[in-house]
Amino acid sequence: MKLGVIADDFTGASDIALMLSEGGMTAAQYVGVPDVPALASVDAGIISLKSRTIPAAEAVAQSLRACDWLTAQGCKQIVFKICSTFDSTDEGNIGPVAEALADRLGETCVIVCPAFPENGRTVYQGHLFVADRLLSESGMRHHPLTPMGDPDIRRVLARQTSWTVGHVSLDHVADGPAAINLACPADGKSMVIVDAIRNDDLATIGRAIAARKLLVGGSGIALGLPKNFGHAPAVANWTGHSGKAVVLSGSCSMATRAQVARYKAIAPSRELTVDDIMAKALSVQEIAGWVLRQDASPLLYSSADPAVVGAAQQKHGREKSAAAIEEFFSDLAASLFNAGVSRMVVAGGETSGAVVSGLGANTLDIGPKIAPGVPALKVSGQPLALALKSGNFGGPNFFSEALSVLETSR
Ligand SMILES: Nc1ncnc2c1ncn2[C@@H]1O[C@H](COP(=O)(O)OP(=O)(O)OP(=O)(O)O)[C@@H](O)[C@H]1O
Ligand SMILES: O=C(O)[C@@H](O)C(=O)CO
Repeated sequence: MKLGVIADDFTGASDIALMLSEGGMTAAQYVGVPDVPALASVDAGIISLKSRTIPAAEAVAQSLRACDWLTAQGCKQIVFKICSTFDSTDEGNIGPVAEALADRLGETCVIVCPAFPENGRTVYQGHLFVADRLLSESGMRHHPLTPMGDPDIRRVLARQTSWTVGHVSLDHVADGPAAINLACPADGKSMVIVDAIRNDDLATIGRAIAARKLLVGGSGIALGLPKNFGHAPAVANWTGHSGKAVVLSGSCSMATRAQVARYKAIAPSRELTVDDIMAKALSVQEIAGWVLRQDASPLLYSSADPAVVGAAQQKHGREKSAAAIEEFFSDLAASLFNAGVSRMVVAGGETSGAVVSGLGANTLDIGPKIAPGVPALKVSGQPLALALKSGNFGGPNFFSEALSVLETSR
């Protein structure tokens, strides 16, 4: 294994796995830290954690364990994959995890870049944009777990770390790799936010970071890495699964809510509310039975607008609401898989983590792109194809498109 990735959520892991796989690396996505060595054929190992919103000390401990396993497999470089919208709180977990990984790897300067221009995430003057809006004016300001109210990610990161936070502006990126590395001071410990608005900027950053032991970013930071390791772009082989399928949506992002609205118009659907789950008015057996009786591929969703989410959180608490929904999706996924469902499309990173854990999957093989940042996946050794969609990714018809890619072969 040449390159190791520690992803703080499951959709983020498949996002960067797609980037590396399209760059020609044989990539494997692991569910948690494996307890056996990797196959010799794997060039890039991506460990999916569910560490974005857990207490910082736990996120650090899990990330260090992942780092140790990856370095034991031979990795020369580690990427800490965070969200392209820098999802975090003042307590972490980006700063604390990056510090701990850097100390473990003996790195004193960490390049940080969440940009992913193909999905509209750009960094300019240290500020993060989602399409043409500042981060704080995008749907991310209403995120159920990590509402992002400050678009200046230098400031956001500085609140999470005791290390110096530096910045490389776009004009210095245009000056080339040497100019980027000049931002790393000779003494002390620093994290450096690098601007990027186009894939060309990410390619320049890729050349600049070839010798760095730790990188922090969205999947865009990996754009230039396969080339650094001698790989050339490639297309994955893929044999899909036909048979029963389901869509599970726990993301409350604007993009997902639009996808839910579009898919509800053409397929059977049921809403899972926090109140009903808490009151045990919904049972996994009943919902699973209903899914199996449908001819078309049904949708189960808790996705709701900020007012509904806010009301549930006020009544039951933020963590308890999320945990109740995630546990329900996890048990439901296990029940549906045991009943023979062979394609699942899941929306939301935390939701995907819950589903994949419920399925008891260990390794996911990376297939073709469904949408930017979302590959088709297969659970290794099991008759199950998956799409794990980041909340904000995909066009309005994503659910239908994903079901169709998961079914086809090429
Ligand atoms: N109706 C609801 N009320 C309260 N919380 C909800 C509701 N529906 C979902 N949630 C919780 O909100 C969180 C949504 O996070 P999730 O990571 O799944 O989506 P996302 O943040 O949009 O996706 P990503 O992390 O990929 O960008 C989950 O923890 C989920 O359980
Ligand atoms: O970077 C992104 O936006 C995604 O891969 C993600 O991490 C969403 O959870």
